[in-house]
Amino acid sequence: VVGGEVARPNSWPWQISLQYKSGSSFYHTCGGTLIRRGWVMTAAHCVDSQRTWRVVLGEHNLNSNDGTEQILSVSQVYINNGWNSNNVAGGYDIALLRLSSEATLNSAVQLGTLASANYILPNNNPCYVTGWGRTSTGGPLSNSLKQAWLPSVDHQTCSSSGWWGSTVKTTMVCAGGGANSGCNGDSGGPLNCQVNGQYQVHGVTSFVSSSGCNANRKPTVFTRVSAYISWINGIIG
Ligand SMILES: CC(C)C[C@H](NC(=O)[C@H](CCCC[NH3+])NC(=O)C(F)(F)F)C(=O)Nc1ccc(C(C)C)cc1
Repeated sequence: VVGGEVARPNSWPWQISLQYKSGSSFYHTCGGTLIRRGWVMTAAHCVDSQRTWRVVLGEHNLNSNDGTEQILSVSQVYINNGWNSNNVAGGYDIALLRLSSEATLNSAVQLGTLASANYILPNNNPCYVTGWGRTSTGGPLSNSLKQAWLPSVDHQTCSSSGWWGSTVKTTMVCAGGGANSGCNGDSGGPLNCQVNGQYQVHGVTSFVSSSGCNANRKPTVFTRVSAYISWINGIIG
């Protein structure tokens, strides 16, 4: 997350850290959203390589024991069939992770509320991007979970010339486009938008401009969750 601030610990209790094993250690690579006690939603591009994954729930500072962490392994990865790792602009950047055991829900670990099927955010809806991703283009990951104010940008604006043009599809959500943005390492995490007074998950962080995370008029692009509700329900039952 570029810009914004460190979140109050566990104020986004559905945010998870997706980590891969290398040697005898695990490393943060992406964010995700706890959507059922045994299921996490993330980006397909986070899990389209063969690795040993684990999910950390109730996380705040990646490098210290917050006392609220629950560490669960991943038993199955379901990548949307439309995903093409050579074409992030094609969309379908969404995956589900079956956890090996069920999370315990408490004040630090809660389920995210998904957007309603086919719901389209109006322009400039209040939203926050959250994650442990780079805090500047090419910079380091954040040790602590960050949040940044990132109002939605409607498709008409986001797909116009000077913005993303035809790179952005209607199965995506744009947000930001100014000083604040998501960045590498925030992939897979939630775009948290306030609808009817409730924070709901409307996006899965997918991509930013290769010329810089917070490039002007290149909003952070998210997979539009409301376009995949039936796919999600078909898998998690
Ligand atoms: C160094 C980083 C910033 C490069 C940047 N990376 C990204 O945007 C990666 C997703 C890459 C998927 C491809 N395997 N996502 C992120 O960093 C995220 F913002 F989600 F955290 C990128 O490739 N962006 C990109 C590349 C190509 C396009 C074309 C489709 C125009 C659009 C964006």
